[in-house]
Amino acid sequence: MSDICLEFQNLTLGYQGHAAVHHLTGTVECGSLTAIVGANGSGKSTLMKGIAGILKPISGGCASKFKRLAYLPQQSELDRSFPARVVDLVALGFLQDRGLLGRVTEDDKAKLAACLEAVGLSGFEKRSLDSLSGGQMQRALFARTMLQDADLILLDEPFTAVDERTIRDLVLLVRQWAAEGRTVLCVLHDHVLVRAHFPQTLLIARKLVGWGPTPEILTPDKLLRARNFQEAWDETAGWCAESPVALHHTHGRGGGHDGETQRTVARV
Ligand SMILES: Nc1ncnc2c1ncn2[C@@H]1O[C@H](COP(=O)(O)OP(=O)(O)OP(=O)(O)O)[C@@H](O)[C@H]1O
Repeated sequence: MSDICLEFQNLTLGYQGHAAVHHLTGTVECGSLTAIVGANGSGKSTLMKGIAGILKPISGGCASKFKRLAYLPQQSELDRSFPARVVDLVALGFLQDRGLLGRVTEDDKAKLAACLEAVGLSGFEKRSLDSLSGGQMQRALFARTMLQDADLILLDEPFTAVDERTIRDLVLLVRQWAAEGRTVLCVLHDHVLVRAHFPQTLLIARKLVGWGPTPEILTPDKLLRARNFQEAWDETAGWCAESPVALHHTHGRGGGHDGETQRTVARV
């Protein structure tokens, strides 16, 4: 697994015994930039939670090789009524290094200020979270992600309800992260954005429909297959047996991650 950051091994994920992602097998290369695409309810967020270790597999597994993980969930899963300031939210990026009671050093403060500046939020440090617009909140979350200095970054619909200029700024950051050798997986609905900026695409409709270079995946026939599969899906179906045909996919591009230790995502 030299250049492989993530390996799905017949991975099935779900809730209360009902599978939401079925028998996913394949690998993600270190330093690759992958869009996760599919209709509503197709299992994209479930897959992200499985990779992040929030959701344990029903069967199969997800092996991984990374030092630090950053996971940005959907905005709808965040509670903005909590009385916190922008600086408090972004400083959570230090949690992995400092712990809950760790002291923030002068160097940390400079890093935090640099991240806020990079997302265009200098001067917003003391603003309360509930006073931010959707786009400003997303910029603050990107600043936190940047501060985490992760080599595996999971973004779940990061551009929802964000204006075009903010999308442009944040996409540049995402591309910069990949150019730095970080592995990025990003859930997206906007196919134009995917085609323009994401070299790899994983198309899902509860099970894998296609995975590989974006121009080969976002084709009319595959998108139709994804839609048909989704529409035919039985929401109440339980766990299903493994398909007799074993799939294996390898995707992405290599990047330098020498000396990393291998571990399972569930332990992150
Ligand atoms: N906590 C949960 N408990 C039970 N079922 C869930 C839970 N979260 C998601 N599901 C179900 O799992 C399936 C996949 O949901 P998931 O959120 O992964 O889809 P998605 O592709 O991210 O959708 P969207 O594009 O709408 O965000 C859906 O049928 C959903 O209802």
